[in-house]
Amino acid sequence: MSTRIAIIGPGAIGGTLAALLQTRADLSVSLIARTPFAALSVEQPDGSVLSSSPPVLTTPSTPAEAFDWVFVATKAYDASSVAPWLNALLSPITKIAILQNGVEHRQRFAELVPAAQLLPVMVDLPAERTAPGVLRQRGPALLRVPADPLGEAFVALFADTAVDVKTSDDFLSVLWRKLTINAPGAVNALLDQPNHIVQQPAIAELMRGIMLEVITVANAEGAQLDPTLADKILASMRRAAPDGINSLHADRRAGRTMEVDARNGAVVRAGQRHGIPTPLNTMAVTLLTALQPKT
Ligand SMILES: NC(=O)C1=CN([C@@H]2O[C@H](COP(=O)(O)OP(=O)(O)OC[C@H]3O[C@@H](n4cnc5c(N)ncnc54)[C@H](OP(=O)(O)O)[C@@H]3O)[C@@H](O)[C@H]2O)C=CC1
Ligand SMILES: CC(C)(CO)C(=O)C(=O)O
Repeated sequence: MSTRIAIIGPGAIGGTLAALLQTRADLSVSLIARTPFAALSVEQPDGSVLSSSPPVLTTPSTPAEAFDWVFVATKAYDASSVAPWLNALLSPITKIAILQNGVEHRQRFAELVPAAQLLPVMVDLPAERTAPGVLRQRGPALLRVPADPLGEAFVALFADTAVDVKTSDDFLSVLWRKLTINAPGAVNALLDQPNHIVQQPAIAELMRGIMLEVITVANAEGAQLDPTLADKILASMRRAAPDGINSLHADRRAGRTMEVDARNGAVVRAGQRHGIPTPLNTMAVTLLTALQPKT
C-alpha cells in the first residue's frame, strides 16, 4: 500500500519536492493548488527536466482515504488561507509538515494543527517558479527536522531520493542559522537585484551587519551560532549563481506580497523580547512593508 502525501502550495518548494518524491514508486503524491495547472515540470541543477502529472486538487473536501502526510509549502503569509484544507484533510493518522522559512512554524499553525501532529521543517533548496507548475531547482535540496519520531518518519519518506534529509538534535540553531542566511536577502529585494550584488564590498558589509543582528538575537533565544557564521554565509553567497533570486525577491518581482514579517520581522520581534536593538532588520522591515503591494 502506498504512502499518501498531499502537498499544499505546489510552488518553487512544494512543486520541486513533489517531483523529487515521485521518483519513488511507493509514494502517491497529490498537489493542492490555488492556481491549477495540468503538468509539473522541474528543471534540475544539471539541466535535466522532471516531468509528471500528479492529481491537482483545488476544492477542499475530505478524501475517502486519509493522507498519511500533508506538507504545507505556501508562503508564511498564506497560512490562514490553508485552514479550510487542513480542516478537511486532518485525521488522527495525518502528520503535517510545515516547509517554510523563518523560526515561527509552530506558532503560525498552533490554532490549525494539534502540536503532536506538526513537524517544522528547515528548507534549504534554492528554487524559482516561472509559471504555475513550471519550476527551476538551482541547487541541492537539503531539509532538516527535529530529532523525534515525526522527524524520523519524515526522513524515511525521502529514502532513495535526491533530497538530503536529516534530523537535528539542535533544531533551534538550525532554524536560526537558516534565518541568518535569509535575512540579508532583504537587500536584494529592496534593490531588485539578484545574488551578484554581494560582490560589492559596501553591500556585503551591510548584509554582514544584518546577519550579525540575527546571530545576536538567535543566541539570546537559545540557539548556538558563532559570529563567524556571517562571513561563511557571505563566502557562499559570493559563490552562488550571480543571477539567482531569493524567494522574497521573487515575490517582489512578481508583484506578490513579500514574506518580510516571517523573516526580518521575526528577528525584530525576538530582539524586542530580549531588549536587543536590531536597527538594520527594522529598517528592512519598514522599507519592504512600504513596498508591499496594496491589497
Ligand atoms: N524558493 C526558495 O528558493 C525557497 C523558499 N523557501 C520557503 O518555502 C516557502 C514556500 O516558498 P516558495 O515555494 O518559494 O513559494 P511560491 O510562491 O513559489 O509557492 C507558494 C505556492 O503556494 C500556493 N498557495 C498559496 N496559498 C495557497 C492555498 N491556500 N492553497 C493552495 N496553494 C496555495 C501558491 O499559489 P499561487 O500559484 O496561486 O500563488 C504557490 O503555488 C516559503 O516560506 C519560503 O520562504 C525556503 C527555501 C528556499
Ligand atoms: C536561501 C534561499 C535562497 C534558498 O534556500 C532561500 O531560502 C529563499 O530563497 O528563500
